Amino acid sequence: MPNFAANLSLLYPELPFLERFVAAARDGFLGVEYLFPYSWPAQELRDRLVDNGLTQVLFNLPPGDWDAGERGIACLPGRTAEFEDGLGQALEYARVLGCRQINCLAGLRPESLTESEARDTLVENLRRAARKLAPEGITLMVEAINTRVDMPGFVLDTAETALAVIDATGEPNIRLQYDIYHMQIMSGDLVRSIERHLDRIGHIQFADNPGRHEPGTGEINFGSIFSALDRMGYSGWVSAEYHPSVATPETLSWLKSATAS
Ligand SMILES: O=C(O)C(=O)[C@@H](O)CO
Ligand SMILES: [Mg+2]
Repeated sequence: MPNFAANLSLLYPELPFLERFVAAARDGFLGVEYLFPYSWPAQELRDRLVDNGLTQVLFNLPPGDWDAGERGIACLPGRTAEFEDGLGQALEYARVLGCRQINCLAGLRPESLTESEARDTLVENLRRAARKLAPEGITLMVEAINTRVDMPGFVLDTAETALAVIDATGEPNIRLQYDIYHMQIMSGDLVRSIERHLDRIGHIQFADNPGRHEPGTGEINFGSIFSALDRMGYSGWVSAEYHPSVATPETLSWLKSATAS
């Protein structure tokens, strides 16, 4: 069975954020991730992890002005100083939380920026970030996000475009964050695609499609994918990053089935 984590930004929306840790542990999750830790003191988050025996699996670098629609600043040439500051802040949180993986959101490309300007800036920022994180034993993740439904304009939209950027950095501690939901929308053929990129994948997330809800609400055969991950020997985390269609504990039959098998 894969090591399952709960994304606390999306799961348990029925609870205040800090109460989601105990709920996730009670429901059988071993790890948690969330989009951003920065609104809470790191020590407070650490206490929740320790009290509930949970591993902090991942969080994102600061994304710019999220409420204004920004989805990362790593591809934006005028924002490199801000990127650097955000990296420093993320590193401080990662140290306190014992977190070994940080995701870098590549960002949306404004029309004023050419594709190659955005790509060059992204590669340079990723390279700098990876070099800063390497001595701390932290792996930098890069995620491809679907541009058809959720994030039109996001600069990395397939596993292949993300891997090409990772390759261009030449840094060994950058890996692909493979989100099954986004990849189903952009390319499908999930098991073969995961198998093809297995040695480059550092982290997996999932939701069913369409709707981005729990497994069983859409078209993806999760039983088959989770078995395939075991068969391939995938040893990383697999994180539930979906919008529960009902109260979260009622959406976890996939976890019970995976635990039973
Ligand atoms: O949207 C996703 O998928 C994520 O993993 C987030 O971290 C970025 O929005
Ligand atoms: Mg994701």
